[in-house]
Formats: sequence, structure tokens, C-alpha cells
Amino acid sequence: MLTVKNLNKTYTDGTHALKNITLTFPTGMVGLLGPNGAGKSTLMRTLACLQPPDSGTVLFDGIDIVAHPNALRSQLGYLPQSFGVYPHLSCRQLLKHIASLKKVDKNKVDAQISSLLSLTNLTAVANKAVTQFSGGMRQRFGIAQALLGNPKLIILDEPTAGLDPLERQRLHSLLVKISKQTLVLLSTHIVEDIENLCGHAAIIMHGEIVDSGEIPNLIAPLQGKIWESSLQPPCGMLVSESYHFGKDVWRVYHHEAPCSEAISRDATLEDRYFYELNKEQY
Ligand SMILES: Nc1ncnc2c1ncn2[C@@H]1O[C@H](COP(=O)(O)OP(=O)(O)OP(=O)(O)O)[C@@H](O)[C@H]1O
Repeated sequence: MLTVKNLNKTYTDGTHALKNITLTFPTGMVGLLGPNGAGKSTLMRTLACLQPPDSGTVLFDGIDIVAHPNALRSQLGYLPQSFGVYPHLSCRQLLKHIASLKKVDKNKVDAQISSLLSLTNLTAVANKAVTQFSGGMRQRFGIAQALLGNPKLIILDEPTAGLDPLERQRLHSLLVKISKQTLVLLSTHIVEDIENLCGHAAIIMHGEIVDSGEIPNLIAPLQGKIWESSLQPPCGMLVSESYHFGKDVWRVYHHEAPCSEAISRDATLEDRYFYELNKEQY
């Protein structure tokens, strides 16, 4: 379990990126949702012990990771939003190097690397330099390195960015399997992925937690109040305007049908997320 209490971070230019963040995440797959600049990466970097908060506490399985970052590092797998520069090493060599930094048992490292290469579909290119990888291959390499050493806490910032649909599906299956015994914290802009994969989620906006908890509980306040129409409804709060087969799909939040042709729909996590975003302008 991960428990965050009153976490604050202000950058040197005065940006207050995390404002008194308090949350609890259970073991399993949990999602972090928020618009650009909301503070997701700042929170994830802080939880990955890559930058200290100004104040607040973070406990992972009872370990105070702000006070004792090294105690977490051996149990942590982290996929950042983007990697910096890669040394000119093959995929396998680079994984070996990272495994030694993570202090993975030398007797088990080769078997583990082979298994991760297979899981991330990189076996055929294991001897190719990572610098020559395509964007999707680099992303899969990033996932493989995050899983080295069987970490207990896995933090993934936009893990499916650049993956084709098949690889995205493979990654989802892998994460679901891993999260049976591990806490996997997933940040993505694909709200549907969080709704499909996670039991628990938090919504962050302007550095503050808007709500967090089990996903059915996050959606519950909207149930019975979401209406869909192909014409712009004359009343109600617009949740989203999207398209299906090129035709308009308007979703609004209203206590009753906003027009005669509106159809009642089950609320989704995306409705809750857009509701929070649009509420500010309503
Ligand atoms: N090193 C930094 N110095 C100053 N401000 C920063 C720094 N890093 C992030 N910020 C600011 O902190 C806020 C939160 O940024 P952060 O990258 O955590 O958001 P995010 O939710 O991950 O956004 P995105 O979805 O666009 O990646 C933003 O206003 C951003 O400009």
C-alpha cells in the first residue's frame, strides 16, 4: 500500500506543482488522471524518489521513502515519460547494465533478461543498439528495464505512448498479470485504459487531488444523469462532444432528459474526468 500525506512541491520559478496531496493506493493497478501540467509527472518523480518534496510524507509498505529513498530504490521500477540519451549499447547489454545498477542477483539476471525480452517482444532485436530502435521499440525497452528485479512498486508515465494497438494490448495483459502482487501506478491520457485496467484511480488538477478511490465510486455521482444525443442538447452541462462514424455525439450531465431524442447512458470514468474539467468553465 502507498500512503501519501500532505505532499507539497514548489519549483524554483514559483510553480506550486503539488498542493497538499493526500492519497492512498492499494496493491494492484491504480491510475492517475489529469490534464497537461496538472502535476502527474511531478508526483510520479517524487514517488520514484527522483526529486524530494518540500514537505509531506510517503509510506510504501511501511517504509518512509522521503526519509529513506535508498530503501525503495531496490524495489522500484520506473518508466519516465521520456528517456534521456542512451549509451551506444545493445538492448541486452543495456538491460544487463541496468540490472547491475539495480543489484539484480547475478545468477538470475540472464534468465530474467531473456524472459523480459520475450514479454516485451524484443528477443529478435536484443543485439541491436537501442539508439537504432523505433519509438515503439524504445518504449518496450523502457518497460523491460522498469520490470527488471521484480519490483514491488512500478511507476509508469504514459507507458503506451507510441505503441501500436497490438503491442498496447500485450502490455495491458502483462500489467494486469504483474499487478496481482504489485502496485502498478499508471499515468496516461487514455482514460479508457485506466477504466479498463485499474480498480482504483485519482484525478489531479492544478496540483490538487480532485477525487480518488475505487473507480465505481468515482463514477457513482454521475449515474442516471448522463445523456447522449446526436444534436446539441439545449440544456444541461456539456460533458463531451465527440464523433462516431463522423457523426456528432454530445454527452451532457443533467438531472432529466435535456431533449426528447436524448438517450440515458451509463456514466463512465471519462464522463467524470470531463465533468471535472468542464465544471471549471460552467
Ligand atoms: N523543473 C521544473 N521547473 C519549473 N516548473 C516545472 C518543472 N517541471 C514541471 N514544472 C511545472 O509544474 C507543473 C506540473 O508539471 P508536470 O510535468 O508535473 O505535469 P503533468 O501533469 O505531468 O503534465 P503532462 O501531462 O503535460 O506531462 C506545470 O506547471 C509545469 O510547468
